[in-house]
Amino acid sequence: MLTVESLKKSYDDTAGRASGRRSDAGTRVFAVGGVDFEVHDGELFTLLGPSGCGKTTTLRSVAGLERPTEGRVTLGGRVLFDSKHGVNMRANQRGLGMVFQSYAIWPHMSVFKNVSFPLEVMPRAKRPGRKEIEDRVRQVLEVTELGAYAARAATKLSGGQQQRLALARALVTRPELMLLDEPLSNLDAKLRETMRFELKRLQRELNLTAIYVTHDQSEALVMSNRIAVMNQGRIEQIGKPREIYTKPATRFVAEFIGTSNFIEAKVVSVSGGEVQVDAAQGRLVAHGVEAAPAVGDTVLISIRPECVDLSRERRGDVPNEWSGTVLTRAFMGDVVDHIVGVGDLEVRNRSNPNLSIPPGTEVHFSVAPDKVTLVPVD
Ligand SMILES: Nc1ncnc2c1ncn2[C@@H]1O[C@H](COP(=O)(O)OP(=O)(O)OP(=O)(O)O)[C@@H](O)[C@H]1O
Repeated sequence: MLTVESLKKSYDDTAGRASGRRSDAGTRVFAVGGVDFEVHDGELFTLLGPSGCGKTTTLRSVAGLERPTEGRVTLGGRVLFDSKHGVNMRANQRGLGMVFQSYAIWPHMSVFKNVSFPLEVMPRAKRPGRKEIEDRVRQVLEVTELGAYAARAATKLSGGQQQRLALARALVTRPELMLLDEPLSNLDAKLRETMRFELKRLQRELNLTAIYVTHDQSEALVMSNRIAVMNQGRIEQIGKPREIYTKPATRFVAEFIGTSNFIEAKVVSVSGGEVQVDAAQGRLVAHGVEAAPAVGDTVLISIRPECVDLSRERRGDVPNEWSGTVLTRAFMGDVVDHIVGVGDLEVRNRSNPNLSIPPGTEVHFSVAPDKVTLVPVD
């Protein structure tokens, strides 16, 4: 539905805001260095990455609030921007709904008026009649569960309700695409978690197509149909949350999403999807490897802590079984982490709190071969 091709945005660095990503000219930096992605109908697509990686610039370029240096953006067959042909459609003609970090509801208006206003100020030719405006506002207030507050002053809503109001105001114009830039970041931690599910429910119920920007990996994993992980103005990987988590394509992705154990190793055999590697601490076998390396290659092994199966006894009949000593143990309520020393390597395990092994104990752990991920060395 939305396609973004070779999108680039560079800035003059005279203000000294950006760092590191110099273009050939030397004085300009790329906030976005060439990104490509598609957002499908009814999908919540997330741009995820650390501060300064170019998420907001990408979103603002789609919105028409920023003029990209290069690239092409189309929505449902309409060209919104095309640097080659000099097309740059005005933001208010793109048919988009936007909700930003500071959700800036209009404080001097009632809840109802906040939502009806965008319709009332539409050009006469497009503006719905009074009755239709009323119906549409009521409908959106119902969906966002604000129906009971229609007459209330907008400022007399809680943070979560104000956030829903900002969403209702964007929804009422029935945008083809919603752009959401960290819309939950002003809420406290507990409310943010509740709102994740509410937003997701709304998106699904209304079959909304949305681009969601966040630096919060758990928010992205919970809410998204697909995630694009961005780093330094580029997309490192696009995939479903589970794929991104279980099959990170780069070290950056593996480090940014959750925690991982990284072990450097050399490939000793490759047979179909089965790869055997030797690390300084021992041999590992990986199954289901898609991009098979060559024998002799150096690779980085990534193993998630919850895939490290820790035990006091040596089992002997399981693959990838190593031995070590518990160095530290950290209780976190719902899980316990153990750090196990194997030579000078520290391996993190995450277990059910029923398993709690004191530091100093000799232990054994194994990793199922399909949980051993090969990451190309950067
Ligand atoms: N107007 C500008 N002039 C110069 N540099 C800019 C400008 N706007 C953004 N940048 C730089 O471009 C890079 C990308 O910024 P952007 O706001 O897109 O990042 P972000 O991933 O959304 O970060 P955050 O999560 O902190 O909002 C940053 O290095 C930023 O400093």
